[in-house]
Amino acid sequence: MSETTDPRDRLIVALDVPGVAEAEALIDRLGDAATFYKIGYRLAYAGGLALAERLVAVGNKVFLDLKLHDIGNTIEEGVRAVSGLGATFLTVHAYPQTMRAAVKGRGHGLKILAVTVLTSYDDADAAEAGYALPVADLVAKRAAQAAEIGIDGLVCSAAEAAGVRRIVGPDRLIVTPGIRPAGAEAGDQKRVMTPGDARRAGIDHVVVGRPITGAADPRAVARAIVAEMA
Ligand SMILES: O=C(O)c1cc(=O)[nH]c(=O)n1[C@@H]1O[C@H](COP(=O)(O)O)[C@@H](O)[C@H]1O
Repeated sequence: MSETTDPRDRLIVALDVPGVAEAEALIDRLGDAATFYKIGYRLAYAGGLALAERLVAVGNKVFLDLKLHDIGNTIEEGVRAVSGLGATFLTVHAYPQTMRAAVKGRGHGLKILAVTVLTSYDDADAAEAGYALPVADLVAKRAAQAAEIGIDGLVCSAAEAAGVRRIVGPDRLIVTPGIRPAGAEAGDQKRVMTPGDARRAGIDHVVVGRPITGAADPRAVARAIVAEMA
């Protein structure tokens, strides 16, 4: 596991809000409780890429969660274009062609994270999508392929983190959504874990959206999550 220097960096706040004004209001309310923000395609399509550049300019870290998946040439050139924005992380889906192309296009310190199996999937969902393997086995297979290809980190649920760590070794990042403080609503997430259990399982970063975006006091929730992972 690679250690981040600031414990707040372990928490990545998902800015899953409709637009830049709402994102900026949330960032203001979080204050110094958060340092690392995830911009998904909902916000990216609504001015979020310019927001990403502004956040980076004032010293924050940004995870661009664009979940790219396409033919190799389109991925390589797309990742090359994203590399100029100053983000720390970019997601692609963990398909071998896609991952190889993303590694070719990566530049300017951008790290590529491969999304193994979405945390809203359980074994029945994977079967419905045509996969013969249970989720844990599919995550393990994709983690091994990602490491072989030279991907910087994996997105998986914290439930698979210890197994993924054994496969990918200490130097690749493990980033886990599907995080719920004790008592929080799971919503559509099916593979969930608390921040403390995730940390003990060896993750580098957790991604948290609704437990923070929907909180009466987002700053207090963010601080509690960071403290739980200390
Ligand atoms: O790539 C991601 O960030 C991601 C992968 C995954 O497997 N599951 C997952 O929930 N995410 C993202 O992580 C965030 C989780 O949000 P909450 O469920 O509201 O905490 C959302 O922005 C999702 O798009």
